[in-house]
Amino acid sequence: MSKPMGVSDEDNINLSGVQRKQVRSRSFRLLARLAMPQKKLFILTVALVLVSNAARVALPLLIALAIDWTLPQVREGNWSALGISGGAYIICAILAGVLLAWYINCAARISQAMLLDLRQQVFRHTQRLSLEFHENYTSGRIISRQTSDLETLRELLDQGVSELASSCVFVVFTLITIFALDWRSGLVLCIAAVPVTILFFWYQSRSEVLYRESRVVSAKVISTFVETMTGIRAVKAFRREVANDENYGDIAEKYRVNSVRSFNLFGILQPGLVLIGNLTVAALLAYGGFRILDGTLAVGVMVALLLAAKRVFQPVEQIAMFYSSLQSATAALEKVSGLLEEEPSVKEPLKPRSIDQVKGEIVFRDAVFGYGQGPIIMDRFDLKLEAGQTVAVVGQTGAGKSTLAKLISRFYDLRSGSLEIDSVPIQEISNTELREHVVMVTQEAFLFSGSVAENIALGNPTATLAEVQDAAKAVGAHEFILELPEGYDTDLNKRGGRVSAGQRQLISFARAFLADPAVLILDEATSSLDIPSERAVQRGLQQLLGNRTALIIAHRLSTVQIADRVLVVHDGKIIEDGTPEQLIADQGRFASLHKAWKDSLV
Ligand SMILES: Nc1ncnc2c1ncn2[C@@H]1O[C@H](COP(=O)(O)OP(=O)(O)OP(=O)(O)O)[C@@H](O)[C@H]1O
Repeated sequence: MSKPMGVSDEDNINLSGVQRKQVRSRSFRLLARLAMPQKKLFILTVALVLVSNAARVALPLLIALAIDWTLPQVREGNWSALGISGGAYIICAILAGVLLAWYINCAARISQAMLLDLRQQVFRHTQRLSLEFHENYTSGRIISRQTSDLETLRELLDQGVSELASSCVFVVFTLITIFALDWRSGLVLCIAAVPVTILFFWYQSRSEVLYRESRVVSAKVISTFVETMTGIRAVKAFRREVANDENYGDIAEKYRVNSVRSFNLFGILQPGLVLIGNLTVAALLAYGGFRILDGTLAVGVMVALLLAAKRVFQPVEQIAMFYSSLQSATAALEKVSGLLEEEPSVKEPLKPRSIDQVKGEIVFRDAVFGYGQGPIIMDRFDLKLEAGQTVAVVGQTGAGKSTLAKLISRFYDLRSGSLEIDSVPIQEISNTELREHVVMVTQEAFLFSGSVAENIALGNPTATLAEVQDAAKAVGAHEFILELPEGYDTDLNKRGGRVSAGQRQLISFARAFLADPAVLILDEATSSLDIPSERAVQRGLQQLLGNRTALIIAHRLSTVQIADRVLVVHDGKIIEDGTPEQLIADQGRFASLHKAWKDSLV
């Protein structure tokens, strides 16, 4: 089996034959997976479509019957004939209406259930994917998959599918009726199938690429918008408004051009079908007229034939409309199925190993790491962090400090070598257990919408309010929380807009304190704190660090003072390792950093 394509080559609109086959087959598999749970409802819907359309198709037949049989019978005084054909007509009309309503309801239930399933799958799956994927794919694209693509699919499933099924069945039944009434007229009608087929093929080949392009451009429109608004502070700070307007305008213009081209194509398909339909009816009329003059065709049959022929072309136009949304939805399904085909690069272990008595010893052996396919950041790296040790990591920007933290949190896996926590390889520990043992607090200190208490309780969802408050007290956050409008119940908006950056960090400290992990990582986590609050936090930190392994990545050397050991990282290697005092005495890189920091305080 060929390797899944996933989202690679997602922006390519001219797929090769093999790629096209692969993409189509994965879209179809996804659709089949979604439809499977709706099997029973699907069978019922098909039955309803068949019976309601049979009733609908019977109506012109009954008219033929009325003209050619009922009227002569009534003329001879046989009024029961009128009752029979009139009654049959009313029953068929009611049956067609009632079953149609039922069938629309069933079709809506199927499509809504499939969409709900797909929406949840996309959300769950995207959350499960590794950080590496998110860094490359960007949130704008994910939003586009979750909104615009699913919306396109919704349009198709909501109306398209039910109309298509009904239209196809109706066309088939009507054709059968026409053949039953007069097979010669049926053959005349079949000739029309040739130009109809050619027109559809022509439309299919042109629109496929256009609709694929439409998905790519629509994703760009959404992602450009999302990225601009997410970075709105930087946009304003650097006066990027005009440049962004132009960039967005260009992309939106591309989208407009693409949409116009799609409409133009459809604008040829639909009138083309109408034209073929009208010409066919005219041909039937001429042919039937001659046959009536010959006496080989009854007038009633001729009327029924014309009514039926006219009605064959109405659903064909609907099928054309469906076909257009099908093309668009197929392109959307290609993208969504690609996203769902992606596998997390950091995998859950098949047979997870548990750490019985977690101590928090961390050992890197011969570790080699680089991001994705990028250059090697850590080459044959060895490091042992004793359980309970507080280790500060310093080094110039880009040296690899955060990388170290992200590896211990298993946001990424090593290319080779090993990383163990308490002698258990990190990739053999389940994600849930790892999140309990290792907690990372970053500079970003992301707060979710919800109250302050809820945000702190994320560290331990079973904690009581008293425990939440104790955690806040320990890190020195209690006082400012009490000053908030509703104290611990204050609602924080998504980006923590109502609290300062430093306060946000203190809340995330409290969250980590409450989680009580064996290994704590603070990645630049004290950098937003002012000196007094930093002091308050130093005290809290010391209590927090107590008996756990801690890795502190800090630019502020004040944080380093509480460390048992300092690592100086340079180019992904440890170039100095010792207690702060030793390193100062050694007069190396740390000593000069320390001296510069001391001087800056004077
Ligand atoms: N997500 C990523 N994808 C690719 N390369 C990355 C990624 N993150 C970091 N790098 C690269 O890895 C190297 C180490 O980065 P890292 O973030 O670990 O440095 P750092 O020491 O924490 O720097 P800083 O003090 O500036 O935060 C850098 O060369 C950086 O460009």
